[in-house]
Amino acid sequence: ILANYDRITSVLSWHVDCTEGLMLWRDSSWLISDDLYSGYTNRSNEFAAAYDFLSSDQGNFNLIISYNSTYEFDAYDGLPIPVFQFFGGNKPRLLEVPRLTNMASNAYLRLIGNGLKISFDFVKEMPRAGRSWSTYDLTSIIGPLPYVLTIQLLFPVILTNIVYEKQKKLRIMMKMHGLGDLPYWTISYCYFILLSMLYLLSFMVFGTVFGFTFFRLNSYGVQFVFYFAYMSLQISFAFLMATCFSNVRTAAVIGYFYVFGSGLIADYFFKPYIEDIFISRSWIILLELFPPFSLYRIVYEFSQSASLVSQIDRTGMQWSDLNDPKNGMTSVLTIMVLEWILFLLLSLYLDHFGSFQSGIRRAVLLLHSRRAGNRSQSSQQQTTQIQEFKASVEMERTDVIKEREMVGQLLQEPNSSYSVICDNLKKVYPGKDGNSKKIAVRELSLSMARGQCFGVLGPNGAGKTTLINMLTGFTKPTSGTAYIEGMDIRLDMDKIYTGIGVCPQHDLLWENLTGREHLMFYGRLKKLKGAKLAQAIEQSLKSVRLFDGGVPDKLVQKYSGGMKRRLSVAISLIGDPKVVYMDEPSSGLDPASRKDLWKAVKSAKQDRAIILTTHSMEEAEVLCDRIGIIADGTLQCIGNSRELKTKYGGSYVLTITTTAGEEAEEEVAKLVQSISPAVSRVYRISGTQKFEMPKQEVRISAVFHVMESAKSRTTVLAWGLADTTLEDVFIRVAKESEVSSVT
Ligand SMILES: Nc1ncnc2c1ncn2[C@@H]1O[C@H](COP(=O)(O)OP(=O)(O)OP(=O)(O)O)[C@@H](O)[C@H]1O
Repeated sequence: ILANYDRITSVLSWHVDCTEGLMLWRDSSWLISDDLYSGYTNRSNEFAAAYDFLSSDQGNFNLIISYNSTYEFDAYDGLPIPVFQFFGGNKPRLLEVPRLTNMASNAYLRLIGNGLKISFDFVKEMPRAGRSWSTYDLTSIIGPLPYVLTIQLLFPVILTNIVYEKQKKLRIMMKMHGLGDLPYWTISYCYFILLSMLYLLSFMVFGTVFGFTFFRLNSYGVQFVFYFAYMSLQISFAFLMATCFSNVRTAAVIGYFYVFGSGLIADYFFKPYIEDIFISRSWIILLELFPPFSLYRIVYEFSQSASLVSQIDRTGMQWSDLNDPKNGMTSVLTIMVLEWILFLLLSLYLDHFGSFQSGIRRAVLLLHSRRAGNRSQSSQQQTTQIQEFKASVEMERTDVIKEREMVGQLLQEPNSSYSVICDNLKKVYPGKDGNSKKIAVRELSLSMARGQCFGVLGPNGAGKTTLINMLTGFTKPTSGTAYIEGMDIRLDMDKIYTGIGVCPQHDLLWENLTGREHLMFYGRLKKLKGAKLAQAIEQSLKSVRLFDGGVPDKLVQKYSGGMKRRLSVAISLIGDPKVVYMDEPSSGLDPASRKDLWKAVKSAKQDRAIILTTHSMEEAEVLCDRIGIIADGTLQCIGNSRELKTKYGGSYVLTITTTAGEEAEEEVAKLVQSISPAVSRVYRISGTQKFEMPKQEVRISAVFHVMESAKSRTTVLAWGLADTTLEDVFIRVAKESEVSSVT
């Protein structure tokens, strides 16, 4: 049996014919007392008697007392508080007497019962005399669990950090500004390993200063290597786990549950396995594949080594001890290193092809080869599709059909002055909670040229944000695709991200960074450095009116909603991106800030394409060179604002105010009908009437002539003639699309 113990080299055997025995190590020699307490039957007394005996003696001594009722093994260091306390393991098979069903589990004590006789086998080397309080081995009293829990506490911190960036879409925001997967994970890894090392060093320094033998007696080099390996494994495991969560709270709960749960399981389940000399080592190695068990094993071995220093004359865990196969340290280290690499690779793989932007790539990788080889065939198919589409949507307006043809032509003969080409983009959201599926964007074909600002208008729920989300990789198209600067959004999103800027509908900012830090971070991602970076930051801050009053250096959590919005716009423009998406950039801005923002956007569009969604017709008129109105996911009309007004606002609006009264109002209505027979009255409210007159029937000069002469004859108090506004066009197009979708 002794041969199976890890650390026993030689033993001193002592046999007593009693139920208790006492053995002292004093003045470099053994003092053995056989049958000292054979007369005792009350077991509480035996402890007191032993202490009385020792107290009456002079000088330093160590006492080992054992008794066969509970098979505890306690070591006292001249004081009434146990320095070590070990409880027997349960190995009935090997015991000769059934009553003695336990055996002391510590390596340097063996108890074998034989009736009332007990055999004690002790190691030759016994505790050194007289140690001070400062070197008390706390680990032997409290066990490895607190250390294991403390080290593991960083796990939920790492996990929630990663999930936070995912949940808040900061990750994709960074990606959109050109931060690739590998640099992202490398930076995150370096940050967390640095954090872990600082944490660990503080832990070790604290333990050393307070005299814990656990830290002091084992080689610092060995401890550092093992902890470093575990911390690395912990980070890669957290990366892997992060791929399963998209909510910080869930991740935090599971993370803490994992730390405490796994620690307790290790203490109650795994520890007996390590201590049981009859369990196959392969089982233990298998269990150590679970990272918390690896950590538990390390801490356990360190604590055992430290305890042995106190008990026998030797050093704690040293480099040379790693060669000893019995302590299992080499196998734990190997497991940790292999798992670290495996988890890192797995998390990179899952992040790339799993939950994040995934589906696009998976589906597309399959399509890629087919598509790449058949580009010309695809163009032919495109032409056929256009024709089929034309036939099926005869109701589609001519400007939209023309745009579709334009897209077909651009796909066949690429033209570098077009930055964005949407080719039959479609998005269907699956039905949830009993709701039917939602077609948010229907086969949209659009082209957007460089140097222009393209406005996407539409009522709420029209599909504008979905369109932008598809173009920026936030969501994958159900079918169709888009080409940004000639690159396919299904295949080359990573490359596309290096040349675009995005101002999302909801601000994606770190609350605990300043505005300047945000711009610095995104500017660096866009490869700006030194003076150029500082200049770009200053310019962007000035352009969105965030430069003065120390605003750039305030934390974003102290910014107002409008300030956050302006910072988002500044971020989207930094680093000279070739395509910029702005989803309702001016929402929540006061008029002065909005004007400044418009100025910034106007000057920014010189050498790039800006795609902007807005609900403000004024903004669209001021900023957009071309406007597309989307309703119910379909492009309803497209052109510049003048073209749209001419085409879709085919009437003048005449407003006339008379004295209130049926007679006067009717007289005026007849007068207007004489100018335009097809006139329609929009409303009549206490003397004020509004009429819409088809443009083709009306000459403006005739209206002036008739109204001025009427003013001198009749009761007309005031009148006004207005051309259609973009808002009128918008309302009309939206209404028509509602009617057609109902019918
Ligand atoms: N994740 C989703 N799951 C299911 N339906 C969605 C989802 N996102 C959007 N939709 C639906 O798709 C349609 C288009 O939504 P989208 O947000 O693109 O409209 P929008 O034009 O940007 O609206 P708004 O002007 O209000 O921002 C809406 O009917 C919306 O309810």
